[in-house]
Parts: sequence; structure tokens; C-alpha cells
Amino acid sequence: MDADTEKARAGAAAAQEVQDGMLVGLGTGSTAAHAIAAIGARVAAGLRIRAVATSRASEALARRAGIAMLDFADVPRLDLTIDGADEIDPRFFAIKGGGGAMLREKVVAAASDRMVVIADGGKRVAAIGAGAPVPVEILPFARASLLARLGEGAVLRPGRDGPYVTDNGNNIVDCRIGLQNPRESAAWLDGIAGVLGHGLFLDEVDAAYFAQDGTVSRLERLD
Ligand SMILES: O=C[C@H](O)[C@H](O)[C@H](O)COP(=O)(O)O
Repeated sequence: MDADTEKARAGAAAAQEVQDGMLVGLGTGSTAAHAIAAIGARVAAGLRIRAVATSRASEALARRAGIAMLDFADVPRLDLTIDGADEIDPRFFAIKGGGGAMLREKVVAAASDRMVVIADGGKRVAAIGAGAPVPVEILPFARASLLARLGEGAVLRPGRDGPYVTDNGNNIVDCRIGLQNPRESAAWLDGIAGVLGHGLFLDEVDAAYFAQDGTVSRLERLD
């Protein structure tokens, strides 16, 4: 089964967690887009929810799908967020930000009672850092000094016309940092002035839906 069909299956399964009256966070990326479509289909069938999006692209998708959208700046907490990931491991540590949305994704996840990750089987790894770089959102003003600070293998993400610019007006550096101790790596990144966010999600994920070989499995974080 191809990865997009698996993404759609994981998204549709997680969309079943959404209940009437919920405030829902909508993730970003190709897998989250499937969840948004599945939630939109449930809204068309009578489900009443309100949602916030983690990117302009997801906001537009959700509005087109008929989902009532709120400005996250006005929302103190959410019931559930459904989002994709670039890698996720058995500790429920995830790398996110392949689509550049990890800063908004993290603040939305942090405001959510529950965060569910949806992924095709290829995103499931024994330990994060297997393949995906860690995306780091940086203040453009400090671009050169931060690139130097983030070490060898740090690459400024290219956009269409110059460096990639996030929805927040910042740049992204994709970093190859050893993730033998992800908590130490996250603390190191958190401590660098000018780093505004990063794609290491170590405490946010409560459950994951993986679609593989035609089957969707749900794993719950127990600690
Ligand atoms: O910034 C984007 C997000 O973190 C995505 O959820 C992540 O990159 C996975 O994207 P996709 O579902 O397109 O593989």
C-alpha cells in the first residue's frame, strides 16, 4: 500500500476521536491534511466542533472543508490536537517540522489536553534521529551566528526565493545533531538565544496512529 493511502487511513482513524463540542487543534502536512478532510466530512454530516490551525495552509484547508475556525490567540486551551510527524519512536519522542510548522504545532500541542500523532509506517523508527534532521526556527536577524552555533551539518532551509520563511516570518535551520540524549539536545537548543523553536517533541505526544500494510494501530503513551 502506498504511503499516501496509509496517511489517509491513519488520519481517518484519528478523526474518529473528535467528539461533538470539542475544540480541536489541526496539524500541518500531508498526513494532517487527510485528518482535516476526514474531520470536515464529519462536520458535513452534523458534527459540531471549533478548531484552530497550526499553519496558514491548514487554516485554508479547514475552512474549505467547512470547519469553524478560531484564532489561536483567543483560545486558552484545546481538547485534542491531531498532527503528523517526521519520525516517532517507542518512547513517543517525535521529530516534527518537515513542513516548517513546528513552532505553532508545539504551542498548540502544549495547550491541548491530548495530542495524537498520525503517520504512515515509514515514520516509525527505533530511535528518533534515524533519518530526519531536527528543524530549528531561528530569528533571521541572527542567521549567520546561529548557523555557526548550530554546528556542522546545519543547513539553512531554502525557499523559493532565498531562505525559507515560516508563517511567523522566521527562517529554519535543519540540524544534524546527535540524538543519543534527546532531552539534552532539546535543552541545548532551548538555551540558545535566537532559537525560537525546534522540532523535538519529547513530552507532547499522548498517542499515535500508525497505518501499515493496510492496518491502523493505535498506541497510547502510558507514563
Ligand atoms: O511542519 C510540519 C509538520 O511537523 C508535519 O506534521 C510533519 O513534517 C509531517 O509531515 P507529512 O505528514 O507531510 O509527512
